[in-house]
Amino acid sequence: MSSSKTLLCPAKINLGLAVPFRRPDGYHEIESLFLPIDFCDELTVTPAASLHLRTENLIELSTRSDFEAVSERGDPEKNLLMRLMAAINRGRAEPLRFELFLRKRIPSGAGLGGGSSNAGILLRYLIEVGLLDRSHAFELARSHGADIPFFLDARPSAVTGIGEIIEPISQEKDRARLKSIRGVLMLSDVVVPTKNAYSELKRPLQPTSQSKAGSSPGRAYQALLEGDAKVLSQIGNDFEEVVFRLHPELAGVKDALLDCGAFYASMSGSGSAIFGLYDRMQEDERLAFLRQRFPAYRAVPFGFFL
Ligand SMILES: C[C@](O)(CO)[C@H](O)COP(=O)(O)OP(=O)(O)OC[C@H]1O[C@@H](n2ccc(N)nc2=O)[C@H](O)[C@@H]1O
Ligand SMILES: Nc1ncnc2c1ncn2[C@@H]1O[C@H](COP(=O)(O)OP(=O)(O)OP(=O)(O)O)[C@@H](O)[C@H]1O
Repeated sequence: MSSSKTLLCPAKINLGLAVPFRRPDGYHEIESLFLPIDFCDELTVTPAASLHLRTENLIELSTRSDFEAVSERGDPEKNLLMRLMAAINRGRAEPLRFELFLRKRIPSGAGLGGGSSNAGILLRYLIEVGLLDRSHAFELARSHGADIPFFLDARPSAVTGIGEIIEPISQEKDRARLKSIRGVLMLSDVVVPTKNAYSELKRPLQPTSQSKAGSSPGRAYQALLEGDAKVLSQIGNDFEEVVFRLHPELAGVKDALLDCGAFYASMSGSGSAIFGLYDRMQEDERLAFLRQRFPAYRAVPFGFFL
C-alpha cells in the first residue's frame, strides 16, 4: 500500500429511535432505522514515517471548539481515530504508520454519529486493504462506541441491541425512491452529551417497554418508501421528550420543518440535529425560508448516502 486514499465518512440520521430499557452494564437497548446521509467528513489515509493526525475544521458553529480539542491543535491522542490506531498498534509487532487527514464537517453533540463514522470508515478501509480482519475490526468498533459498528457498512439498516445488531434493510429496487427524497438538517450550537441524554430517560433495568416511540424499523422503512406520512407520524424518537424539555426551541424547529412541507421531521439520535424529509420540490425556497426564520441555525440540504 503506497498511495493515499480519500474516504467519505457519512453522517447518519435515526428515523425512529426507541429506548425500551437499561441493561446491567449501564448501556441501553435501542431499536432504530439508521439511514446514512451524504453530509460527510473526508478522511485521507496516507502511508507516512510516523502515525499522526492532521485536520481541517470546517464546522461553522460554536461547537467547532469540541473538535479543536481532539485535533492536532488540542490533544490528538483523544481523537477516536488515534485511539483506534493505538489499539490496533498495541497488537502488532510492526506498527501501522499513516498520516490521517480529516476534513471535519459533521458537528459533535448533534446525534449524527460524526466521530463514529470516522472510526467505522477507517476500520472498513483497513479491512479492505488486508491490514485487519473483519472480526477484529468489529470487536474494535464495538469497544470504541455503540454507533461505530453501523459505519463498517453504512447502508439503511434496522439497528438493535446497543447498536451492534445491524440488519441491512434496503434493496436495489428501492434506490430510485430513496434518491428522490431530499432532506434538510438544522444544525445548532446546542450540544447534547449522549451519556446525559440516556440517563435523563430514566429507563428501568428490566426489559419492560417504556418506549413512547413505537419504532419498528421495518415499518418505518416501508412508510419511508411509500411516503406514508400517517404511519410515519406514529414513529418517534424517545430522546425528543427529554431534549425538547431542556431546549424548547428545538421543538419549534421541528414544527417549522413540518410546516414547510416535510412528510417527516424528527430529532436525530440523542440530538441536537433536527431533520426534515421532503419530496424533491422547491428546495431553494425551503432553505431560504428556514435560513431567514432561524438565523442562528445552519440549514444543510442532504440526500441519502447510497
Ligand atoms: C444515540 C445514538 O446515536 C443512537 O444512534 C447512539 O446510541 C449513541 O451511540 P454513541 O454516541 O456511539 O455512544 P457511546 O460513545 O458508545 O456511549 C456514550 C454513552 O452513552 C450511553 N449509551 C450509549 C449507547 C447505548 N445504546 N446506550 C447507552 O446507554 C452510555 O452511557 C455511554 O457511556
Ligand atoms: N474524530 C472525531 N470526530 C468528532 N469528535 C470526536 C472525534 N474523536 C473524538 N471526538 C470526541 O467525541 C465527542 C462526540 O463526538 P461525535 O462526533 O461522536 O458526536 P455525537 O453527536 O455525540 O455523536 P452521536 O451521534 O453518537 O450522538 C466530541 O465532542 C469529541 O470530543
